[in-house]
Amino acid sequence: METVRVNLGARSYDIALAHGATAGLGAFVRAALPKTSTVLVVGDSNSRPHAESIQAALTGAGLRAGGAVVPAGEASKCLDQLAVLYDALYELAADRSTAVVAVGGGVIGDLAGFAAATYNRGLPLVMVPTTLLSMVDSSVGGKTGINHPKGKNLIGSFHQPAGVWIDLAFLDTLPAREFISGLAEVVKYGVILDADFFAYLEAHAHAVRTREPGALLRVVTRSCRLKADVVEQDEYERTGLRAVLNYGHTFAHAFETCGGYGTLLHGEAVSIGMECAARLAREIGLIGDEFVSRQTKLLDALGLPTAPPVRWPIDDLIAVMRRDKKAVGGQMRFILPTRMGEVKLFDDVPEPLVRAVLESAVSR
Ligand SMILES: O=C(O)C(=O)C[C@@H](O)[C@H](O)[C@H](O)COP(=O)(O)O
Ligand SMILES: [Zn+2]
Repeated sequence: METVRVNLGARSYDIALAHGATAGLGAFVRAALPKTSTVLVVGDSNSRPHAESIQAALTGAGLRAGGAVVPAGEASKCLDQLAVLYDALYELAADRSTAVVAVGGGVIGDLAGFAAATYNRGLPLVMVPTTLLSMVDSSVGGKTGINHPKGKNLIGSFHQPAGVWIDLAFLDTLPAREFISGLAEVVKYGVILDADFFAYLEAHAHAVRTREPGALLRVVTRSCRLKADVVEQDEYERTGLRAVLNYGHTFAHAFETCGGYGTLLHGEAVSIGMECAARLAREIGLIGDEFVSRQTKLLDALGLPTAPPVRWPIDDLIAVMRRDKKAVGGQMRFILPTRMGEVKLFDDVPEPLVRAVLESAVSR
């Protein structure tokens, strides 16, 4: 078992990496939350079998464990499904020691995490990510929330988990599309923070894509460490450092929003968004052709998309991007690469350049 520690003072926690060891989860939860005797295990229609076995394991560890299931998919990050979780917590007679255990991908982590952040003004949260994307990104760092029909993640809070339990065995049965989607956030870490990691992914793209266990352990552990390092320095995205994790996301959120949260998986949108961001950086003169083609080649090799599947109107995409959480006074802000392993925040990108990049993306 490997452990990645997230050092946040009183809110510090462990990310435990196991393989096929659900039985250990009870002890992990008990150690992280000694005052907790009741938990609500939240899953979706995809993660339901995992959620049920985790509920049974926690019951076996002496905890009173209730369950709640929402429909799978990004559309569940909404007020209606949040209300379902509030009702389940009420039915369970949750008090402030009751923990929410989120078993699933990014949607479940964000939704159940936000329910935990807000019910009774805050309940402890344990993340049990079952998809690659949630293992390497969304279960770590405390961002929780739901979507507004006009903007992704517009309603949310920072609420750190008390622990993250990553069972890599869940990846064995993860559908290919979901698995590949998660690789986009992995590539992101290489581009924004770690040129050596990017080179490792280039050299081991086949092993990663075919889920070779050694490659997966390395990819998940390194991604968690890189993300934890950023979160430790800028937990609440105040200094601008944490914003680097948003590379590709200004574009991605516009694609997801204009697609009605049903066309693209988040990682697919991030992959297309990173392609757009790299092209934008090239337009501005921050990087050259070689950077763009290196990134495109890796995304291709991993099976990720680099062009939007739908010709969404550019005006609609721009309107969403202007309301991105990073925007100030309607002025779009972008995280752009300056060289491999390094990105910076830019708030003075001329709109015609953004339009040109979007135009070429939707025409591909
Ligand atoms: O943890 C972060 O910080 C990130 O930006 C990670 C992103 O990959 C993730 O998609 C996050 O939910 C985006 O956050 P948002 O604040 O841009 O909605
Ligand atoms: Zn993301």
